[in-house]
This record gives sequence, structure tokens and C-alpha cells, in this order.
Amino acid sequence: MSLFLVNRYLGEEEDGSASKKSRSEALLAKLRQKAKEKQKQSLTEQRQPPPEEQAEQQDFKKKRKAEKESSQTPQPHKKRKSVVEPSFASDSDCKDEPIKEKKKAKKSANEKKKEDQSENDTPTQTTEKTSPPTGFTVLGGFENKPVQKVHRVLPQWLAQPDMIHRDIKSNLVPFSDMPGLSSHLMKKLQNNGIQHLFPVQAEVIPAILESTQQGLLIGRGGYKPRDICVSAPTGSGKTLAFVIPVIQVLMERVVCEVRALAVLPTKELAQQVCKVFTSYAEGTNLKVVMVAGQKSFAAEEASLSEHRGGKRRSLADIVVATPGRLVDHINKNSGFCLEHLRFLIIDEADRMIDSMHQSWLSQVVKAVYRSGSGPEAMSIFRRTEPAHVTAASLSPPQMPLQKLLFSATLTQNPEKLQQLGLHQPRLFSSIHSQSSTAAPNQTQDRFDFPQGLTEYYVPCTLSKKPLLILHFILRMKLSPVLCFTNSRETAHRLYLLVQLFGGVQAAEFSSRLSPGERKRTLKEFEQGKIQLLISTDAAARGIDINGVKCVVNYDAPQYIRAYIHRIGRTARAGKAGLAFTFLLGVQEKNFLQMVVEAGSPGIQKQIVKPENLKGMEARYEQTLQELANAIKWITQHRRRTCCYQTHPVK
Ligand SMILES: Nc1ncnc2c1ncn2[C@@H]1O[C@H](COP(=O)(O)OP(=O)(O)OP(=O)(O)O)[C@@H](O)[C@H]1O
Repeated sequence: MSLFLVNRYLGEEEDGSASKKSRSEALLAKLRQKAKEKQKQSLTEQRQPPPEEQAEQQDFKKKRKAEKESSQTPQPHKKRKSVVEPSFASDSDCKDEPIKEKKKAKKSANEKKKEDQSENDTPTQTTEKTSPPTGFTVLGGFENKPVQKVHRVLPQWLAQPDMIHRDIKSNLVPFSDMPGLSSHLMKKLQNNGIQHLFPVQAEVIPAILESTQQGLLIGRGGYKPRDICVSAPTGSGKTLAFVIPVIQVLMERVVCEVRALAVLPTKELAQQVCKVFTSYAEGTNLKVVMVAGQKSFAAEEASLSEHRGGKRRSLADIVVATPGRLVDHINKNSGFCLEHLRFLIIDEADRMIDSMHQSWLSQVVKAVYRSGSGPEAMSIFRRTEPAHVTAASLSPPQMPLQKLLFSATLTQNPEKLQQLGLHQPRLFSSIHSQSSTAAPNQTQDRFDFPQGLTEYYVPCTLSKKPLLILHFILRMKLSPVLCFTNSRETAHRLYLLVQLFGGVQAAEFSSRLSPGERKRTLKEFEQGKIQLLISTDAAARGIDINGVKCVVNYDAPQYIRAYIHRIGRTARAGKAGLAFTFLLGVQEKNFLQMVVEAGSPGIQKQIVKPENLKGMEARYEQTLQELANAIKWITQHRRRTCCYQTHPVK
């Protein structure tokens, strides 16, 4: 047993003679005593908080007491504060901070609060404004900071365009300053009455020619040429800015293939641009074809290509098209090939972006790169859609597709422009106020107005509008007038009224007319046979009619782009022109604000006195009566023909 005896230190023995048993008993008693003492101590600790907490509790009691006293006078926010503070005082975030300092901060904050309250009459405001510096992080408390406006930041190419002079007359450029133009083209220009180039032409033509200096296959330095966007006022000569360089580049071609495609929103515009291309291509081998639905599909098919000896042969170098008809040819005409396309011209580009839902552009791009997806993919003539530039992608070089965009109201919205898939675009613009950050109060795009244009608005009532237009032509001798209405019904009614009134050669222009009738009407208007052409927005864009002295907005346009294009039918090619807008009282404020924000140099008020209209009023009243009878007769007549058609006599 002694082997297993463990000797322990048992403390100092009081009695060395005490037996083993009594020793162990004494030890046990001692231990019990110690345990009791510890128990007691822990109990007292539980009941009594440590000195720091005691102090804090005292402070809290004092505060409650003070609150009770002050609760006799109502202080709404104080109660909220007192609830919030203790609950965050236990926040673990603030454990590191010495408690004494915290107390000091609390104390000084309370003192400050009291001072503030005594200074301010409105306690609610004071408690909200001066949040006491407690050092605690108050979760969920948001300061009332002023909201900062988000400024539109434009990409650099849009913010810093190549500038085009606004004033046409004082910035004419002689042909001799334009290297790279063939003698054929110069002669053609002179024959067409063009002695100098307009500023937009002087800037854009060299840029397009430069991109083809190394040939059609590669751009400057061997890279794909940059796409070009042009934003210049109405009537500034944008059409020749793309027609001349395209003819110049393609005139030396050997094989006939479609190398340039111009897309325009309407038949009339396609016709107009086709006419210019045809005029300048005359005397070269180049063939210009229009596909805008003026002819039957089969006739257009025959003009685009032919099959000889089992082989397809293109009959067009330059195609001018409207998007709908273009897509039809891409999908249904096997002889229509765009695999050699070098230039894609998008005129009235902002309008064409709006019609992008027709997916005409993606169909064109697919047709251009068709050869890269078929069995010819390995051929050196393959064309694959450009991706990243690598050494492999540059060899062998393949024909790039360069996009050329033109508009008087080109959008600056990068999101919209992105839909066009532009490659390193370069912008030519005449708008001086562009900056990388638009003005903070700028809510809409700003545009350039033609230099020779004078804008007026005429306050009027609805019933006086027809009299005013008659006054403009018969008394003020302002013909030829191009007058715009917001609907084809208004255009038709006004046309009937003017016809019945008499003394004015009038015509209407809207979708009520067939394409043939529209073409004839425009021709007669240009020839001066029509004094007043009443039109919907069908003639608002791009139409170039020589000698329009005056544009009248019979109905105020709803959108600024419509206004700019309408008034742009006058004051073209640096000439002078007048634009009048009839405004009802309710329209005045919003319309004038829209025009000023768009960058108009100034729109003046033109009042037509009622006594000036007096002389025409009796005849006008009579005409209104006649018009009512005429409309009644037309409706009855239509109903009768309708009955006859639906119930034919047996
Ligand atoms: N260098 C020039 N010298 C004289 N006349 C010119 C010159 N360039 C163009 N013109 C004439 O100016 C008129 C307007 O040109 P164009 O139709 O190209 O304008 P635009 O900028 O396309 O206008 P819009 O934006 O309204 O379509 C046309 O009649 C055209 O013949």
C-alpha cells in the first residue's frame, strides 16, 4: 500500500502530533470554509455592480429624474432620443473606448444640446439638426443631404467632334483646295452650278477619301477605316458630302458589284438621293439602281442582276434603298449580293435608328459577311465579321464595311448610337456648345439651325388659322408656302377650304396620295405651279425643293426634331427663309421652351391684327358653309357607293 501513498502538501500543520484522520478533517473544514467565502463573495458581486457601472447607473438615474422634471413641459423629440441612446450604449462597437471618455462626451453633448435648445425656439428642428457627437454609430439614421444631379458624360468621340463651320456663305472652299477629286467630278460639279464646296463637304469628303487612300481593302496604317458620323444643319449640303467621295473612290472599279448602299427612310428621299448619284455617275461606268418600291419587285430584281451562262452578274455598283424593300431583296432575291459592299450610307440616321426594330441593319450585316460562313470560309476572298484586331485577323486583308451616317438631328445618345455597331467612329458636327459634360439643366439634345432662317410664332385661335394662311398668301404675298399639319385629315380639310375660297393654287401632300401623285405634286411645286402645298410630315425630312420662301407650321409640331426638319425646308444652301408657327394660347409656353432649349437663335412674336383679317371674313364664313355642304355630300356619296358595292343590284 505504501507504494501507492501520495504525499501532498497540506498546509502548515498546527499540531504536528495530530493524527492522519484529524488532519484530513481539518483540511476538509478549511476547504468548506473557503468555498463558503467564495459563494458569499459571488453573491455580493451579483447584487452590487462594479464601481464603473455604479457610476453609470447613478448617471442614468439622474437623467431619468431630470426627464421626469422636464416632462411637465412637452418636448417631443427628447423622448425618442432617450430611448435610442441607451439601446446603442451597449453596442459592441464602442467597447474599446474608455468609459470615462464616453461619459465626458455624453455630458458635453447633453450640455451642447441644452444650449442649442435654449438658443432655438423650435425644439424639433434642433434635435434633428444637431446629432450629439456620442461616438456611437447610429444605424439607420440618414442625414438629409442635398441630392446631387447626375451629369451626362459623353464618350470622347461625341464630346470632341471635328468642327464644321456654321456659316456657309463665309466659309466656301474652292475646288483647288480639295486634293483627290478627278477632273471629271470637278467638271460635273461646275456643270451643276457648284462653284465652291460647302463647309460640311470640305470636312467630310477628304476624310472619306483618306480612308481609301491605300485602296478599298485596308484603311490607314493597314487598319479597318473608322466609321463617320455627320451632324450638320438642314440644307447644308450633306448629300454631296457622301455622293462625291463614293463616286470618286468607285469610278475606277473593274468588276461591277454592289459596293455602296445608301439607305433612306422614304421613297421620295430615296428618289432624290438616287437622282444626285445618277447625275454624278454619268460619264463613268458606275451604275446606280434604286430599290424603294417605286417599281414592281420583279422589275427591281431585273435591274439589280442578271444570269448569263449560269452565272450571276451584278448590274449595280450603287444601290439606293428604303429599309423595307432592301430587306425583301436580301431575303427573296438570290441575285442580290452584298458581299462586296464597302460603304453603307445611312442618311437621316436618327430616323433610321428609330426604325431599327425592323432589324434591317442586322440583315445587311449578315448579307455582307455571308461568304465567311459558307464553304468559301477558307478562301482568301472570305469576309468575316470583324472581332478583335490580331495579326491573324489582318492577314489576308479583307474588305472592310465602312458606315457613313448623316443627319441634321443626329442623336447624342450613346445607347441609341450603339445599335449601329460603329467602329471607332469619328464625328463631324457644327454644334459648338458640345462638351464632355452637358449643361446641368440640359434635358434635350441641342441642334444647329440654318443661318439664313428667321423664326416667328403667331398667337392665334383655332378658328382663325385658315384665315391666317390665306392672309399670308393673298395679302403678304409669301408664296410659295410649304404648310405643315399634324394629320392627313387636317391637311385634306384645309386643302378643300382653300380650294373653295379661291384665288390660291393649292395642293395637298400626304399618304392619301399614291406615290405617283406625290411625285407629280412635288415636281409642280418645284416648278412654281403650286403656291401653297399643304403637307403632313411626309415632306418634312430631307426633301430639297428649290425656292421655298416660307414654311408655316399650321399645327405646332409636338417634337423638336419634327420642328427642325420642317423649318429646314426653307433657308437651304445658305439662302434666306422664313418659318411661322401658329400657336394656340395653351401651346405657347411649352413650345417656346422646347425651341429655346434646342438651341434656336431666337423665335420672334408676329401678331396679325384682327382688322387685317376683316376684309376676308365674310367670304371665309361663306366658304365654311360651302365646305360643310361639300363634306356632307362627299360622306353621303361615299355611303351610297359603299352600299352599292356591298349589295350589288342583281
Ligand atoms: N457646294 C454647293 N454649292 C451650291 N449648292 C450646293 C452645294 N452643295 C449642296 N448644294 C445645294 O444645297 C441644297 C441642299 O443640299 P442637301 O439636300 O444635300 O442638304 P442636306 O444637308 O442634306 O439637308 P437635309 O438635312 O434637309 O436633308 C441642294 O439643293 C444642293 O444642290
